[in-house]
Amino acid sequence: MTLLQSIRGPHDLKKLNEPQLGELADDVRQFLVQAVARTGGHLGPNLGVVELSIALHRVFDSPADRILWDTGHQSYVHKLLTGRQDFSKLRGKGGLSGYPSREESEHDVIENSHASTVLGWADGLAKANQLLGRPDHVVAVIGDGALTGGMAWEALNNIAAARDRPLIIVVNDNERSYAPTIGGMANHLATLRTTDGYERFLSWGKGVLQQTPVIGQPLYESLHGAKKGFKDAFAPQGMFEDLGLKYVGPIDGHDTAAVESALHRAKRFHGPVLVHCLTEKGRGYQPALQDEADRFHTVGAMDPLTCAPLAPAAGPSWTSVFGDEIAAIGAERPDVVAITAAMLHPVGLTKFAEAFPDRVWDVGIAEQHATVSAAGLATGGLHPVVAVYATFLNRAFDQLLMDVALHRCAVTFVLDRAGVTGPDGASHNGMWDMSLLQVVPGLRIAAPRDAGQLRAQLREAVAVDDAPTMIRFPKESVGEAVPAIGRIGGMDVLRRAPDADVLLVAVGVMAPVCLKAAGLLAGGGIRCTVVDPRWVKPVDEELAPLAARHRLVAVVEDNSRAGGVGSAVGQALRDAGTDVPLRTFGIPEQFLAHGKRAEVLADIGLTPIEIAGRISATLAARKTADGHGIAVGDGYDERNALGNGHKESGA
Ligand SMILES: Cc1ncc(C[n+]2csc(CCOP(=O)(O)OP(=O)(O)O)c2C)c(N)n1
Ligand SMILES: CC(=O)[C@@H](O)[C@H](O)COP(=O)(O)O
Ligand SMILES: [Mg+2]
Repeated sequence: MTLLQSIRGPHDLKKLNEPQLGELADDVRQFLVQAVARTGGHLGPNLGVVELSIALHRVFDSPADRILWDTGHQSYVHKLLTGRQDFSKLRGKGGLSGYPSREESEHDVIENSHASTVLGWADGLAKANQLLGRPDHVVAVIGDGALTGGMAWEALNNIAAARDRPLIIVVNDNERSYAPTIGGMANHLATLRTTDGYERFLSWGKGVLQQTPVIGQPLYESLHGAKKGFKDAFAPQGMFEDLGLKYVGPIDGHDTAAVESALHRAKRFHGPVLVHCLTEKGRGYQPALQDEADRFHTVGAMDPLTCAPLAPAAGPSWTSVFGDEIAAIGAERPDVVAITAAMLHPVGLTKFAEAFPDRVWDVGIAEQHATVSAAGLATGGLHPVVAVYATFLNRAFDQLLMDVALHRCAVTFVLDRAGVTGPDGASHNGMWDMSLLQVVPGLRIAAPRDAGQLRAQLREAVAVDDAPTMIRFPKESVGEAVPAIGRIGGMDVLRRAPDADVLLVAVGVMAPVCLKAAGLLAGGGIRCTVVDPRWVKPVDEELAPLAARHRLVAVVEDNSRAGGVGSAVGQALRDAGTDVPLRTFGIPEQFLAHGKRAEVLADIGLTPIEIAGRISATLAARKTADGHGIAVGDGYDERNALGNGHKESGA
């Protein structure tokens, strides 16, 4: 049994001596590399917080003392130390979440994996402790990247004002988000880090002098006094102290004893205090492949020695198709510029940035600023492309509505990871964009069904110069091309049938699913027309008249059912006085548990057999109701399709 395996909870940590702490850190690193290489996950961030996590749980008494993690992707070590060491199904269905989870442990608080929220949580918890007279500590761990997010500064503004309210902020400064962290904040942290160089020199000098007989110690003591004066006089006091926070640091975040000492100092301080820890993302992992691009921020399942993927990708990703096309557009359109929120490579802007370095900006983890600055860029005569993950655009809704759309700015939003993403759990699914953004006047939304459509719709979007546009696509490999056999209005016809009963509206990547469902229904005598609307907002004017020629309309989307495309289609049918019944298929109004995308889609009924089953059941029910519905043909087993006792649901 390793020392790590003997740790059942934080209480076991407090008994360890210094050599054992070093052994434990080694055990943890070996465990992380092996376990995360098997499942995929956030290897780099967690290798960077091994000593920090150990020190936190030795100095504080979780769960009474709250230890909070910003974004939470770096909480694997915290999990290992709080009784969760089975990583065999990490981020997989039924396994540990890749983020804190209240269901898993009383030591976990924030499940939201959206960055820059931890200081807000800490401010609230500290106020509650103070008002309710609880002596417990609140400790918020925030990365240097997350510190570039606006919400962190809203919280700091409040925290710094309450000089009498204890709250400990630990800045986990590894100088990186994915890539090196940008901006004035990062530069300021670097200034504080150079103080570290000065400190190291002095501690070297201390060692030398203290070993010098007779004159060494007295000389050291007089210099030490001078040092304090020198540091106060010349070393940067730092913005944090100017704000009103006590600043402790910079501390070597891989020296457990040093971190513990700093945390004990912070614990004794009766007010807000910031401990600045210097760490290294990916520390201790030196595989054959030095992937400097993001220091193993997120890795897929891989060989830990060579970093070779265990399961090669099924084909090019949607991201890579976007990346190639936007670079091509950039060569043709000098007015096209790009913005990323600290995720240049993950959102596919690498090629564009290499070709046009002056036309791309990384604004930090600041989607709201990305959106407003895009309004400025557009007003200044450029056409900005804001590339973010769908779920992260949620926080920039007001900026999109009131800064971009109100001024009819020609901004194109490209939302990667739209729909069910899967392993990253509830807060990473891009399932709300087509609901939230339905209400934005003038915004046009496209959902491509394959690579060819992504390329075409991206070009159509950047050609719009008097309104914002948005394109969204999922996290998976781009499937086969889905050819159109005709066009009605702006909609591509993918399947047609004489005297069809059902109009299946396939939104984006749901097209192949809908074509398969139509095939199943045909086997049961139910004839379907399948269309891909391409641009889902505004609803195509030809959709209502087309619907009127069918007995049932079904809309299928990889987005929340609530307020999604299905709802917009319903509104359009009502406005046109078309009373054809409508069934909408989408993601139910739930926070989805983590698991593979395909598993989650199956669980929520977004599969051909489930969709066909519900359509046939709806028609059968109408047959009962009005006598001329369609019985389910024997080419199709409804009982099996509806699964074991699935009650009618809107999925
Ligand atoms: C609002 C938001 N935007 C983007 C992301 C994607 N993301 C996850 S971790 C990360 C980098 C975080 O950097 P930092 O806070 O320094 O933590 P580190 O990974 O360095 O430990 C980003 C951009 C996110 N989680 N939330
Ligand atoms: C924690 C976070 O928000 C990102 O690192 C995210 O986990 C990346 O997900 P992808 O693997 O889909 O790029
Ligand atoms: Mg960082």
